[in-house]
Amino acid sequence: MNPAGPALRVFYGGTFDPVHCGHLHIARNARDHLSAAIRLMPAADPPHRAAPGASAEHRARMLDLAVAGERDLLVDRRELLRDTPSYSVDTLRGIRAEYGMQAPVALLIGADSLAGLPQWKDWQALFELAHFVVAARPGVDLDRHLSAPLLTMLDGRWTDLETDLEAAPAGRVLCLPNRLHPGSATGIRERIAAGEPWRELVPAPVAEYIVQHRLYVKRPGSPASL
Ligand SMILES: Nc1ncnc2c1ncn2[C@@H]1O[C@H](COP(=O)(O)OP(=O)(O)OP(=O)(O)O)[C@@H](O)[C@H]1O
Ligand SMILES: O=C(O)c1ccc[n+]([C@@H]2O[C@H](COP(=O)([O-])O)[C@@H](O)[C@H]2O)c1
Repeated sequence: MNPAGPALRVFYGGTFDPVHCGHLHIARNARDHLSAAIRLMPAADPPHRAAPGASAEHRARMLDLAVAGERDLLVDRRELLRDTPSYSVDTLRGIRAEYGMQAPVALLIGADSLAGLPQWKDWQALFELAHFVVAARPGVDLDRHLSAPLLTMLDGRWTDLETDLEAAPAGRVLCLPNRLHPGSATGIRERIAAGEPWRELVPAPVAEYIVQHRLYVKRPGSPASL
């Protein structure tokens, strides 16, 4: 962190349905690598995918439990507090209205999200609004999975230096040097529904919450998976 420069604000958006150990692994890695607080930001109404298995309030409360006691990991409910879809470009415009156009802002995303960026609303505009910090994810090879328009957009933006993210408000892309983590919310929902072991894949208080509220159980009468 550059003590003289403006602090980098890092937002980590996701459906978090549910938050899992892979999310925490990446958030901690980004916090330590960037020396910045990480704001985990649950999507209220993800416009780009099927309806989540748990309500926005359940997903946000699981995030509260996951980050309790974690240094510099915060939950940011801004996408729950508006009644429009959780498009990232709209969220970032709100963040800019709050912090101004000169504040360094970054979005933390997984490599699969980076590969899908050209499907996001107004995706080119995102590079004027934020930096991207990209976490490696099993099964996604950035050398093979990025489309031509995305590669063109990324040209000249890559950096290995976290200080570059503080030196400009937006537009740079940094790959986190994170160990791969197999965590997957889809995998966890499928295991719960199938009655397979899943508890060790989420933080312990989140597992308790899922059991208490009987989340992701296909047949409410079935106790086997919990
Ligand atoms: N194990 C992981 N490694 C790297 N990035 C991850 C990992 N799990 C999630 N992410 C990233 O975190 C962000 C939020 O992920 P999300 O809440 O969709 O979880 P998910 O496990 O990908 O869920 P689902 O399986 O429901 O799509 C996304 O940018 C995603 O790429
Ligand atoms: O703005 C969009 O069009 C858009 C499309 C796909 C994903 N996103 C955001 O990317 C983040 C990760 O999404 P997901 O589906 O992997 O949980 C989350 O904050 C989403 O709101 C945003």
